[in-house]
Amino acid sequence: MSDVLSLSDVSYVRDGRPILNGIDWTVEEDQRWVILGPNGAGKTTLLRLASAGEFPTSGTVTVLGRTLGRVDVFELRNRIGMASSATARRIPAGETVRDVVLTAAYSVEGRWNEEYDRIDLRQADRILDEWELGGFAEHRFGTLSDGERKRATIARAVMTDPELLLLDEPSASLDLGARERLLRLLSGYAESSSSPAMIMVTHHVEEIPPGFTHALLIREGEIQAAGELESTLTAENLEATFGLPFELSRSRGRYAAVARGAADGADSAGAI
Ligand SMILES: Nc1ncnc2c1ncn2[C@@H]1O[C@H](COP(=O)(O)OP(=O)(O)OP(=O)(O)O)[C@@H](O)[C@H]1O
Repeated sequence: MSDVLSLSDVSYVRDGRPILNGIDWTVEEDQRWVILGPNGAGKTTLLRLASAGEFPTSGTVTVLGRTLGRVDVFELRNRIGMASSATARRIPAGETVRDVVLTAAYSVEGRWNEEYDRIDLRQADRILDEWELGGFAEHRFGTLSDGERKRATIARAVMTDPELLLLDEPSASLDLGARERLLRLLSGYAESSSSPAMIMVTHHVEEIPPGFTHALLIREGEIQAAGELESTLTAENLEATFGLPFELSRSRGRYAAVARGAADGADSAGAI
């Protein structure tokens, strides 16, 4: 398997403050990574480096075989799908959901006078169905619920068949039903062998979709643990990352974490 992303001794400093420090990390094409860490740990910054949206202060970042600083990042960005609240904010509220997805093929955020190929129209409708948005194709983006908006933003990110898909907190702010629906879709996507490498930032172990294979735990800009999900996502590593002891459990491929001593019956938890 070839590397989709490789960071070697990467540091990122802003206003004299180290935000990432000494990061070594490799993502291969069949891997689906989740990034966990406290607020301000550097998760989004890591994703921005992976999206070729930022350059490291020192060290080497290689994305899809291209080393940042030595390539045309605009060409590179076309090969990467990114869905985040920042990408959602750039979408005009009056855009139809079909156009939100379709315009990704032309790397624009609002439809103007472009003529779209029939093949792109078919692809957009197929992706809308895949992300359970078929009935919303003519709806305006600004009228969607949070859950529908998240799915539309991800549908847009996968429209161009990216070689790397980056998701920044896709289930943040969703109600329980919308979250579970999105996790089911993300899980199906992660489990498909035709899907690209994925990296997803989340705040909650409960939001890791089955099918994700690896985890990176980060604290104050430094990696606490990284590797295969099962061996990396442990109560010990969560404590080292969040500074609090946890009971961690796993059932039917889903994780749950509770601060130790915080729940009744805590002594029955902890089994993985
Ligand atoms: N361009 C910048 N200039 C100055 N500080 C920055 C910049 N980008 C990020 N930071 C700071 O770097 C730290 C890490 O930010 P980042 O958004 O990567 O964290 P995060 O782990 O994604 O946090 P959260 O979970 O709260 O979203 C924060 O303290 C943030 O204020």
